[in-house]
Formats: sequence, structure tokens, C-alpha cells
Amino acid sequence: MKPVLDNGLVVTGHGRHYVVETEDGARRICHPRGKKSQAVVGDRVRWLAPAAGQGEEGTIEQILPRSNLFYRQDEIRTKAFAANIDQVLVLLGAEPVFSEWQLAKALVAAEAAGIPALIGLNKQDLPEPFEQAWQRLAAYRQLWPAVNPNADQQGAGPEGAAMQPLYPVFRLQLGATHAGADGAALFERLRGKSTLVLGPSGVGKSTLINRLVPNAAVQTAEISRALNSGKHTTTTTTWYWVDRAAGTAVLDSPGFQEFGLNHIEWQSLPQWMPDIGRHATGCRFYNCTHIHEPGCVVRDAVVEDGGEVASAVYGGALAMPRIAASRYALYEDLFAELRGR
Ligand SMILES: Nc1nc2c(ncn2[C@@H]2O[C@H](COP(=O)(O)OP(=O)(O)OP(=O)(O)O)[C@@H](O)[C@H]2O)c(=O)[nH]1
Ligand SMILES: [Zn+2]
Repeated sequence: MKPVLDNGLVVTGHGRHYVVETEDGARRICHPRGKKSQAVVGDRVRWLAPAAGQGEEGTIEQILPRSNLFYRQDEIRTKAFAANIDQVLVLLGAEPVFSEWQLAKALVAAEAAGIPALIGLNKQDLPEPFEQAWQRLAAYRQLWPAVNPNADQQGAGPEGAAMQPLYPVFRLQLGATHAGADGAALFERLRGKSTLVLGPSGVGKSTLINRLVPNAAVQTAEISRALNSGKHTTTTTTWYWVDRAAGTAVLDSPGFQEFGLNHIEWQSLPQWMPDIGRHATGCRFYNCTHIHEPGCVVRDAVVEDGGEVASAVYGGALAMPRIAASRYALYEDLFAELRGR
């Protein structure tokens, strides 16, 4: 008799052990078939229960095709965070002071993977550092003529064109019951979706997960015990259901420190930085790198220090904001890093 394969969802993994959730919500430890362990959290898999007398642990026989894969890559290794996710939430805080370099890299990785990104700024109760951080995010909050007018519409721009921010940015106070000025809007945005939460240490990721998933700590402890790994939580991504029936899930993830982008081609970088990319259409040279060429429309669009990003470069329906000098500087640095390797 041919063995029957079951459908499952990889909810976490550690080394060659994975926790697979079955269709009825039960969880099983599974090993990958063969030597390679390529499954990633979020993978939909076909798995096989052990034959009678063969213990408790199943095998992952097949990984179903992915809609996306979010990963980073440095010189030494590739680290997959998750597969099949609907969006990435980069969580930052008024404290500690965030690195715009790390933020920009995470956003480039999300864009390159075709995954929409949101930004949360936590600790709104700390007015001064919060205001500074909020100002540092001005270029990300900047409204642009909408590419997809149905999403995120925030009023009309010149000539009535729909506008949307470069990235949706949410003001949060996750430590408080009200969750901050945009707390409710963020929770609304998470509903029915799987969201990978990224961010540096100390911004409030655990606070967010524990708030949304009250038994997260218990789940984590159970998984650690089952996988027999004390340091489990710091090394891998975990999928938590907020509302399984509604399809709402949050995934926590470790390590935001060095976000390697070795997998990104330098030629495609403007495509993954939407403010740069949307200006990169009329340069004199078709293969303009936007670094040094004459007749470069991108460099013409960069605001001088102290200038207004919002002041449009082109008139009429094409009105687009300028490019913030800090964003162009990030482009130059990322370009140098990708090209130099
Ligand atoms: N002032 C303030 N502090 C907060 C808020 N939300 C969380 N914190 C505090 O920020 C600190 C870090 O929060 P965590 O949730 O542990 O942060 P994390 O991102 O999980 O950090 P790691 O576990 O190091 O990755 C804790 O002391 C929280 O109490 C907030 O809205 N305001
Ligand atoms: Zn150019």
C-alpha cells in the first residue's frame, strides 16, 4: 500500500528538526527526507507519519512551491527567515536609536522578494527620542502618487492623483493598552495575513508578539522542550497564530544586525528602492548607474540639504517628490557594497 502524505505547515525548525503543524492543528516533529534540510518556516509541506513501531517523528517528503522566500545572504552563508509570508513589519523604537542603513537593507530585501513592507515606530511615550526618530523617517512617510491607488490612499495630491506613503509608518506604544496613535490601524493591517516581524534588539518585538499571542511564551517553551534545545528562540523564526481561523499570524525572527544582501544584483538596486527607482526613467544613458553620469535624472531629483522632499520635481500629473539626500546616500553606499563584492 502506498503511504499517504499529509499536508502541513512548518512552524519552526532547529537544525534538522522541524515542527510541522497538521491540518487539524496538531504539531509533530519531522525530519527532512535525505541529507539536506531545506524547509523554511512558513513552508507548506507534504509529510509522512512514522510507520508503526518507528517512533513519533515524521518525515518531510516534499516542499510545496513557495510564493516567496525572505532571506539574507552574506559571504559565508544564506539565511532564510521565512517563506510564503504576506508582509514584513520592520519594528523600530524611539530607543535604541535605529540604524537607517539596516532599515534600508531590510526594505531592499523585502522589495526584492516581492513582499510588502510596513514600518512600526514604537515607544511613542518617549517624546523627544520619538520625535527625532519620526523625523528620521520623513522620507519613508513621504506621500507619492499611488502606483496602486486602492492601497493606502491618504488624500489627493496635485491634480487629484491618489497619494500613498513610500512605506506605511505606524506610531506605536506597544507597552500601553491603547498601543499608540496608529496601534489599532496596525492591528487592522495584520488581520488575515502572515507578518514577519523584524527589528533590532530592544524595540519591543516580544512585547508585540506577547500582546497578540498571549500564550506565545508557553508555545515557545513547549517547542523548545520538544526539540530539546534551550536556545531555540534566539536562533530561528517561529510562526505564531494570532487567529488561525482568520489566517492571522505573526512570525518573530532573530538577528537584524548584519543584513547581507549578497543575493541582490547591483543593476537591480534602483528597482528595490522605490523613491530612487521611480525617478530612474529618463536618464540620458539607458544603463545609467545614477552615480556619476551626466544627464542623470535621479541625481537631479535629490534635494539639497535643508530642502523640501515634498517639493515636486515634475509638474502636473507626474508630480513626484524629490529624493531625500539621506536616501540617495544610502543608495550610493549600497551600490558600492553590492558592486564591490
Ligand atoms: N517606553 C516604552 N518601552 C517599551 C514599549 N514597548 C516595549 N517597551 C520596553 O522595551 C524593552 C524591550 O522590549 P522587548 O519586547 O523585550 O524588545 P525585543 O525587540 O523583543 O528585544 P529582544 O528580545 O532583545 O530582541 C522592554 O523593557 C519593554 O518593556 C513602549 O511602548 N514604550
Ligand atoms: Zn541616472
